[in-house]
Amino acid sequence: MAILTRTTEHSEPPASDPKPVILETQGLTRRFGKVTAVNDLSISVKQGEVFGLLGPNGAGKSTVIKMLTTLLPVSAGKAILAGYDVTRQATAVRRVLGYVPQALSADGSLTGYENLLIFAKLYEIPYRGRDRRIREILEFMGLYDAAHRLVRTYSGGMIRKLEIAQSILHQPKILFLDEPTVGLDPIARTQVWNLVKQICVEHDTTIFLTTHFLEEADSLCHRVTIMQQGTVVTTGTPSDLKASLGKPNATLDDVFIHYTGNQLTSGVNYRDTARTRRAAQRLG
Ligand SMILES: Nc1ncnc2c1ncn2[C@@H]1O[C@H](COP(=O)(O)OP(=O)(O)OP(=O)(O)O)[C@@H](O)[C@H]1O
Repeated sequence: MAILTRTTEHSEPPASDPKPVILETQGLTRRFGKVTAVNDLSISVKQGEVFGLLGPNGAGKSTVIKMLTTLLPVSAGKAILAGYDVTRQATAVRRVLGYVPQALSADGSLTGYENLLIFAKLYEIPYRGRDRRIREILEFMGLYDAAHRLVRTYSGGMIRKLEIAQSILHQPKILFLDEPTVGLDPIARTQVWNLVKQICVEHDTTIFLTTHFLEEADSLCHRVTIMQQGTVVTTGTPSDLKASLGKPNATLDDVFIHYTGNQLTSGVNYRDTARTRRAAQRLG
């Protein structure tokens, strides 16, 4: 049974949207010795919003996600997620979030079903409903027919879908995706983005993502924040940011270059390829 069935075009939420704030940070800071990876980050994200964190390599995006998912202690400031303090109520915070890290989080020596079963147990999904929930998710992700194949035989896109499936088994309020489409071919990338849209629209799940694909950030995100060397340089809806440049047909790439002086590659580069191959090796 499919739990999510529509592919929905994304539109910006109406100005009068009364949705509550689900994530708020104030002065969030993380230092590694003398390096300030994230400096005084204050952001607010609403329920059901797709929020994109953009920035060149080393800007601090992954460090932000690691702090918000309780994997890394904060050096200063605070973050409240679904009403829980990330530092003082870490266990409660972990229950309401899903996280797909950059690194591989599926086990290649197990089947898709077995990987999901492990996560179902981790999330304490009651034994009675477990099988049904796993089947629902497999169907939604388009992985039903591959459920009993070893994950090492999956394509990169299938693995990424499985990892997203793992992270939403427990129906989190907010889903963190750290470069979810890196290393995927254009078809797999589009499939992943469509799934992300569906998760957001059908379940009102907040999506907090990082990406280097600005075209996708433009079509997916209600709002984006651009960081540079740990500091926020601008925040807004993609359309407002593009309009603020005051030049016709401006793209989010233009916005990015304007604020950071950096050009991002929109194709699969050497770094992505190396990362994908490392992942493939580990799976094999
Ligand atoms: N564990 C660590 N120890 C020391 N320095 C770190 C650590 N993790 C991150 N940093 C530093 O913090 C800064 C931000 O890194 P981070 O990985 O958050 O950037 P990013 O924007 O996610 O980059 P990328 O796009 O390459 O993934 C970098 O200067 C990085 O070298």
